[in-house]
Amino acid sequence: MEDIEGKQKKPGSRLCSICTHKKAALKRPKTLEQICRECFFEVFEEEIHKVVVDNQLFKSGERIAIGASGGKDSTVLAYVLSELNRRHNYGLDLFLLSIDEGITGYRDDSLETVKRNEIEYGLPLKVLSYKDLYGWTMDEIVKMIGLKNNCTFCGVFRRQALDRGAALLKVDKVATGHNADDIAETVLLNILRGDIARLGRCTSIITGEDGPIPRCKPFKYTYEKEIVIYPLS
Ligand SMILES: Nc1ncnc2c1ncn2[C@@H]1O[C@H](COP(=O)(O)OP(=O)(O)OP(=O)(O)O)[C@@H](O)[C@H]1O
Repeated sequence: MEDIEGKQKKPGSRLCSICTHKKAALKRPKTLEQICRECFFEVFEEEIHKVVVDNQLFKSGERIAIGASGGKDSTVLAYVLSELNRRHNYGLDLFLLSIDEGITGYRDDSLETVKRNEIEYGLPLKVLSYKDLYGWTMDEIVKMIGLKNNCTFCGVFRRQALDRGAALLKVDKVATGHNADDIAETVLLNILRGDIARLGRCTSIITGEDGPIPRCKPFKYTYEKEIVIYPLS
């Protein structure tokens, strides 16, 4: 940390700029404010609550599947949404929905994380595999077609698998862990590709309202760095 004259200050020697009585423990990536752990938790969670409310992401009584990959974004999303659902009485039935692409050494590890989340957060889990849905694992597909374009196949299959899983769970919406950095990346990609149609759509917080199941991104305004810090704080 640096003071106004640029001199190095010991971390924690400043007071939190929000509560003004605890020592600051971190510099918030989104606002550069120096704040304590407790205030970071609170502003992180309550900003997501504001996004949910302002954008009317959910309605009371809805069944919501959280696309759970076992990665940091969807793991934090599952925790925060279940907390906010309780704290603010959203009245939602939350589920974890995981797609097992059949990628040895990658998805099998992260599925273990999702199974732990099922127990820790008390959210029912549904796992659907490419093998069951399509008769092929991603490893088998790569053996057939090679590595070229395999991400395109996988992306299309996963999108459809999430829709199939959502239909099986009879949910009203799927929430994914896409964050502000992911969205910025997609904007740049669509500019470079000159894909004007996607460029217009890719920043929407709710998509697919005309398709089988709408999707929403409660982390649309959440910085990736803060999602990383949150479980460590
Ligand atoms: N196999 C999967 N099963 C269920 N949902 C998934 C799966 N893969 C991705 N998703 C959903 O799509 C979002 C974006 O996925 P992406 O592959 O870009 O990973 P990411 O940005 O690293 O997110 P995460 O840290 O949650 O893996 C995830 O946060 C999750 O909600």
